[in-house]
Amino acid sequence: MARLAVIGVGRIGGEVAYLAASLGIADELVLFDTAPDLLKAQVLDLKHTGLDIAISTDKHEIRDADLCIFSAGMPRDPSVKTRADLLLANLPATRSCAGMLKGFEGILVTVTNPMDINNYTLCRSTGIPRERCIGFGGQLDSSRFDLALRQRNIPGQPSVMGEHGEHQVPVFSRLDVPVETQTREEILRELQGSSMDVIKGKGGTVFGPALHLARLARMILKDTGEAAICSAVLDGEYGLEGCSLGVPVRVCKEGIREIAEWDLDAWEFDKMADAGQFVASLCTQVVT
Ligand SMILES: NC(=O)C1=CN([C@@H]2O[C@H](COP(=O)(O)OP(=O)(O)OC[C@H]3O[C@@H](n4cnc5c(N)ncnc54)[C@H](O)[C@@H]3O)[C@@H](O)[C@H]2O)C=CC1
Ligand SMILES: O=C([O-])CC(=O)C(=O)O
Repeated sequence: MARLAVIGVGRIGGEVAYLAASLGIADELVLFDTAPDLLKAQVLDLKHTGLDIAISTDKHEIRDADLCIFSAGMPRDPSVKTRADLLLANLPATRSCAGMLKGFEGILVTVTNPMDINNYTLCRSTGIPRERCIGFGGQLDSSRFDLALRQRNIPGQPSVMGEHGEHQVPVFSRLDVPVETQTREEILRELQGSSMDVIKGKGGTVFGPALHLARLARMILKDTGEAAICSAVLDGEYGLEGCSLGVPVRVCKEGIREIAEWDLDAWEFDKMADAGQFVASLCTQVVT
């Protein structure tokens, strides 16, 4: 039996609960949201699917979940330039999540932006070991990178490391062909703006994040040991610490099994160092 808890069942949290139930990834759901009418509606809508899934709304049961997805808090609208700008607005939700997870022995997946900083904050403030604190965003960024590469007929395996935000690091050196700096910078700029194009058109990103999150939930709950880019609290990997950043990991039911240290080229290495500095400086502001 796999129990999935979701804190914040709005656009992303609601969709991932639905996908996890409909794709047979979870057998039980524990759903929580501070908006009672929305919570009630999400539960009812899920029940109307006729899927055979137990649903609890008792927040005390979150602690007993195998996997908890934290997707509570404010999303961006077009007036919010970067994900990092959501830090203070989402701090109350992050702190309340930390309170609910005292004694939690499962895997925590953080979605709420700024995701890397929130993942680091939750790891430090709950005492949950870093292997069990996974930040979600790298799979989504890598998929967006894939689209940008395919539009330019550039072959290879797409991976985006670094911050889930402005300081993201598309890894060009592992593609099948060399890519010159000017094209790299052009693609990077495109990636930095890609989610805002969706937000402007339909109010928020849903399909991409929810499906990749469901895949991540499957990796964890089904113990697949698959490789993915996820945000991990770093302890010297890539020469960085005091932050959480997107890095190549293997994911299993114990969380992050290993962090791979890829040989980055100079362009990527510098961008990764900038990402580490940026995220670490915000982490020190919120983790006391
Ligand atoms: N890491 C990633 O790749 C992605 C991250 N996000 C982020 O996920 C977060 C959620 O986005 P959406 O679902 O679109 O927003 P939303 O507004 O649809 O849902 C957020 C939900 O959180 C609830 N909430 C607020 N404070 C809460 C608290 N303290 N405890 C429990 N529930 C609380 C709200 O009532 C609301 O239902 C945002 O921060 C957004 O930026 C969104 C897409 C992708
Ligand atoms: O851009 C945003 O605010 C939402 C998000 O993190 C994404 O879709 O990657």
